[in-house]
Amino acid sequence: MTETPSWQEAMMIAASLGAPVPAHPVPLAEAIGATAAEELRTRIPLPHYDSAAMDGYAVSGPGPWRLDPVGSAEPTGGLDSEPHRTSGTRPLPQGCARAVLTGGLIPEGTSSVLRQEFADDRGGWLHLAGDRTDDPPAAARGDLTPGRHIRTAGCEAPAGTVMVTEGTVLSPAHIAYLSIAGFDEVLVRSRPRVTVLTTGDEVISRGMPQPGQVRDAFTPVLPTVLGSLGARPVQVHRVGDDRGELDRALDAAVDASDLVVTTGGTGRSGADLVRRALTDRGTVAFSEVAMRPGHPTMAARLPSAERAVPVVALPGNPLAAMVALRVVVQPVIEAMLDRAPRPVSRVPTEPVQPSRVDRLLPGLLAEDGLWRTTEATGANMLRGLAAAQGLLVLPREGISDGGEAVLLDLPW
Ligand SMILES: Nc1nc2c(c(=O)[nH]1)N[C@H]1C(S)=C(S)[C@@H](COP(=O)(O)OP(=O)(O)OC[C@H]3O[C@@H](n4cnc5c(N)ncnc54)[C@H](O)[C@@H]3O)O[C@H]1N2
Ligand code: MOO
Repeated sequence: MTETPSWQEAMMIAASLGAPVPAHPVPLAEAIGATAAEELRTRIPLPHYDSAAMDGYAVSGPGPWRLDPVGSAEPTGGLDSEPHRTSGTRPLPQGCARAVLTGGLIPEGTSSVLRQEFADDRGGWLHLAGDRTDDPPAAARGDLTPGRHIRTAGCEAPAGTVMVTEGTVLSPAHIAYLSIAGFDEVLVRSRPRVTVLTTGDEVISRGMPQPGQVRDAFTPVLPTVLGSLGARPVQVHRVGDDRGELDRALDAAVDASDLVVTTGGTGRSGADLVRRALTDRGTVAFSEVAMRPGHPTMAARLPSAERAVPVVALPGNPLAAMVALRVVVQPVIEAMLDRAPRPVSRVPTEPVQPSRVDRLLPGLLAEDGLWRTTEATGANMLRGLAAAQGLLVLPREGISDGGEAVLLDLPW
């Protein structure tokens, strides 16, 4: 077991507990938000053929041009059902023009594409608009610059360009990009299965709490938050404050999951069963973290039939649990998905006095451009977190005037 790690060390130890989960192929539309388990490169140049960037005419030479009927730009006439393709099926002779649509094939021999609005069709001969007055607009003349309005094959990316690296979280933009490049499926990491066990006989799930009771802050949110981190919550169980019941719940959870997250029972009183159970039955990676709130957070591995499953024990105090979720649970899931850890940013803040331990508190960007902690940031409180835009790290050595603080993004 490590001596009390700092929050940064706890992040690294947590990441070392999560081995990558298996990968499987999924159709593109199902891959948004998933993690790529392979590097993908363009198999074709993008775009994959020379095409027109405007509706108009492929022209060859300075004009006027004899109109060539191949690849009519008016498919509604019923003459040509594939105008994008047929515009390029045979070469364009010198001195000729042929109708092309945006995205249509450029025929061999084309010098540029003349936009429809700058073209004047006079009975089989095409002229630059304005030719009659011998004064075509400069923009129309510009369309005759060689290569104008032609998207050359590969101008976006040559074949073999890296599109997605292993570990990329696939955004809608990645999926659209892969679709354009002809992919139908992508290999992604399976979502790690997570079981949540909440403890605390005083915790109730409905109605107005009486003194000595508390409404459950975790069950309504942890499945969604864990889901947005990339995991698949399989079960959320309430466990009574009874060691036998807790041991049975832990056994079932490690058998059914890749990760187990518990809440509460991490203190050092006789009632704090989770700490005792993990200490007795598991291999503890750390039993506390040098931060406030979230100090009593534990990470361990518990043996199942074939493997050792990581277990993270979050404190019962709601803000402490949310901070520990960001610092400890998120890196385990990222490691299981083989994702790079989320980068942390540095933000300007007010001076901060030194303190006994690093504090990770709900923070907000104020109108003066400085980040400040919110009101109501006690370990048991949620008011500050509900108003927060991130977790501000106030280091124990303090922050001097004009200094910066590390900001961790919230996992939602
Ligand atoms: N003698 C000591 N007491 C405490 C210590 C300590 O070191 N020695 N540490 C304090 C710190 S720091 C924290 S954090 C908490 C850790 O608490 P536990 O993980 O043991 O959690 P519980 O005792 O079960 O609950 C603490 C608090 O949180 C409420 N709670 C629990 N579950 C929920 C839930 N699902 N939704 C909302 N609130 C919940 C519970 O009712 C308690 O009020 O211990 C300090 N004490
Ligand atoms: O460490 Mo406790 O988590 O401050 O409230």
